[in-house]
Amino acid sequence: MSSGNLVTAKCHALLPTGGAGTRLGGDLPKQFQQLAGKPMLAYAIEAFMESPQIESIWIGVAPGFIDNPILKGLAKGKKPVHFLPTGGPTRQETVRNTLGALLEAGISINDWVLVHDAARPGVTAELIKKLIDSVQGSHVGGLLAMPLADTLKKADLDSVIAGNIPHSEKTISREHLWQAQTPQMFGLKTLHDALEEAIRQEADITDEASAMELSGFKPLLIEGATRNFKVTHPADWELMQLLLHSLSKK
Ligand SMILES: Nc1ccn([C@@H]2O[C@H](COP(=O)(O)OP(=O)(O)OP(=O)(O)O)[C@@H](O)[C@H]2O)c(=O)n1
Ligand SMILES: C[C@](O)(CO)[C@H](O)COP(=O)(O)O
Repeated sequence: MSSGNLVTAKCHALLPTGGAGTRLGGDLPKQFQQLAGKPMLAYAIEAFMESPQIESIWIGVAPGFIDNPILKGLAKGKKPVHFLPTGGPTRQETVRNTLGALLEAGISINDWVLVHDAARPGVTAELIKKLIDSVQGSHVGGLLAMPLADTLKKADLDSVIAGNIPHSEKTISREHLWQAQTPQMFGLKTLHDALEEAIRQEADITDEASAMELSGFKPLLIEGATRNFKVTHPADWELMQLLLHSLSKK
C-alpha cells in the first residue's frame, strides 16, 4: 500500500446498493424498503453523516434505479452524498465501479474508503470511529468483524446433495475464526486494483478484505458489534425492526 496513506489521508464512505434483495423479497430492493419508519439505506447514510472523520459519501446504485425519487430524500445532511449509476451484477463489481468513479472524480488515490453494506443499518458513528482510529496510520487497512462464538459444523456433502436434512460430518475449530462485517477500510487505489485483479481472476471473493488478502495483504480485524448484523432474510428484517424501534424509544 502507498506510503501516502497516513493519518492525514481523508476518509470517504462507499455504500454499494446495487443488490436486488432476493433473499428478503418484497416489491423493492431491501435497501429502499421502509424499516422502522425510513428506507433501510437511510440508517447507514445517517451514521456516516454523523461521523466527523468522513468527508463524503458515495453510493453505487443500479443504473435502472438512479432516477428513483426515493434517493432524493436520502441526501439530507451537511456533507456531499453522491449517487452514481455504478451498480454491477455482483457486489464486488458495484464496489469496483464506484471506486473507479471516485478516482475519476479526482479523489486522492491515497485517501481511505470505508465500504459499508446498505444492508447493515445497525452501524453507528462510534463503530465507524473505532475502525478509523484503529486503522488510520497503518499501511494495511482493516475491517470490523466478530470473533466466532458458536461451535462450527461441516455438513456431510452426501446428505446435502441428496437434499435431505444435512448431517454433521465434523466440528471445525472456531479458534481464531472471525465473522466479517462492514465497514471495511482500505486505500482507494489499492482496493480498486485488488478488486480489479480478483474480478479478472474470477476469484471467489465476498468482501473487500478477501480481495486484499488475494493481493497479499493482511487486513486488521477490529471487533465490531452484534447490532451491526446484515439484514439478509425476513427473520433478520424483523429482528432489526425490533432493535431500531426499541432504540428510537430511548
Ligand atoms: N450486485 C450487487 C449485489 C449486492 N450489492 C450490495 O451489497 C450489499 C450486501 O449484499 P446482500 O446483503 O447480499 O444484498 P443482495 O445482493 O441485494 O441480496 P440477495 O443476495 O438476497 O439478492 C448490499 O448493500 C447490496 O445492495 C451491490 O451493491 N451490488
Ligand atoms: C461483505 C459482507 O457483508 C461481509 O460479511 C458479506 O460478505 C456480504 O455477503 P453477501 O453474500 O453479498 O450478502
